[in-house]
Amino acid sequence: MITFDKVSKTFPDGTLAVDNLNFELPTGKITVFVGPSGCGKTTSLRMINRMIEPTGGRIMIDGQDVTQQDAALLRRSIGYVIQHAGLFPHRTVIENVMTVPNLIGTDKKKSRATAMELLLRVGLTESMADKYPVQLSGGQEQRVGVARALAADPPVMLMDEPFSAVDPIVRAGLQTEFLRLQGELGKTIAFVTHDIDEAIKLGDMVAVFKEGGHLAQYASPQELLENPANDFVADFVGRDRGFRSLSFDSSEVLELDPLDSVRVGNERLVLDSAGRPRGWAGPGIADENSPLSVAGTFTVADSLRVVTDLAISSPVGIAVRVNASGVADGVIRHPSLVRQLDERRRLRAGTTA
Ligand SMILES: Nc1ncnc2c1ncn2[C@@H]1O[C@H](COP(=O)(O)OP(=O)(O)OP(=O)(O)O)[C@@H](O)[C@H]1O
Repeated sequence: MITFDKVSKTFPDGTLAVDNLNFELPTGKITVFVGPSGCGKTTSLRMINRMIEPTGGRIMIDGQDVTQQDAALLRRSIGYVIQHAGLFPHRTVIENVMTVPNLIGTDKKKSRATAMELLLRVGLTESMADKYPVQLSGGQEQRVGVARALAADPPVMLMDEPFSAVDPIVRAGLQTEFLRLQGELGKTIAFVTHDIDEAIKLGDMVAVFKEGGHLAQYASPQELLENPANDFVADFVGRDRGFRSLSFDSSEVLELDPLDSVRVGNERLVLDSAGRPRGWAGPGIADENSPLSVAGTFTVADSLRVVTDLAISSPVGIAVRVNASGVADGVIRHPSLVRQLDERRRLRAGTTA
C-alpha cells in the first residue's frame, strides 16, 4: 500500500503543484491519477520514487516513509515507464530490458533469459531482441518500456502517460494487454493519464485531480460515474456517464421475459431448428423467411451496458439472450430494461419509488 499523508509540493518558484493530498493506493491494484493538464499528477507520481521531494507531509510504501530510504535503491525497487518509453537509443531492445538487472549485478545469463521471457510476456517476439529502438513502432517501444520496468520484478510500478504517444487502435491493444499482464503479476501501480476513458478502463481506483493540485475525488471507476462528488468531476467524467457506468454490472441481475412473450406483440423471434435466433419477423416488420437481423445477442456474462446497447439498437427494441450454445433463452424489452435499471438505481441510492 502506498500512502499519501498530507502531501504537498511547492516548487522553489512558489508554484503550489500539489496541495494536501491524502489517499491510499491499494497493494496489487492499479490506481490512476487523472485530471486536466498542470494539476499535479506527474509531480505526485514522481514524489513516490523521490524524483521530486515533497515540501510537506509523507509518502509511505507499506508503512515506510520513502524519504527515509536511499533514493537510488528506492528507485531500483520501483519500475518506471514514461511516454515514448524513454529507451536508450544506442542499446538494443534486450540490453534496454536488462538495464536494472545489470545495474544490480544480476548474472548476465540469468538476466538475459528473464529479459527474453519478459519480451514474450509483453507481446513481442524473440526476433525483436537485437533490434534498436529506432527500428520499432511506437507500440513496440512502449511494450519494451513496460518489459524494462518489470525486469527487476519490482512490487511497485509508476507509469506516466505510457500509452499516450500511440494511435488510438494501438493504444486500446496496449491497454488490454496491460490489464492481462497485471492480472498475472498483481503489481501495485500508480498510472498517470489525462484521458478519463483510459482511467475508467484501467483503474481499480481513480484519483481525479483538479487545478492547484487538489484531489477532487478518489473512488472506484463505477462510483465515479454513478456518484461524481461535485460538478468538476461530473463535467470531467463526461455526459454519457450513466450509460458507461452500466459496464460494471453483470446482466445476471435482470429479470427476462420468456421467449414466447414476444409473440404477444407484432414482432416474432424466428429461431432455427436448434433454437438459435435467426431474426425478427411479423406484420410490418419482415417475412418469416427473410427476417430482420437480430444484430447481436447477449449472455449472462455480458454487462448491463451490452444489453442496453442491444435493446436500443434492436429494430424492435428487444434484446435477446442466448446460452453458451447460442440457443435463445429469454428476451428483454426496452421499457422493462429501463424500469429495472431505474429500480437498481433507486436501490443503490437507498431510496424507493
Ligand atoms: N520544476 C518545476 N518548477 C516549477 N513549477 C513546476 C515544476 N514542475 C511542474 N511545475 C508546475 O506544477 C504544476 C503541476 O505540474 P505537473 O507536471 O505535476 O502536472 P500534470 O497534471 O502532470 O500535467 P500534464 O498532464 O500536463 O503533464 C504545473 O503548474 C506545473 O507548471
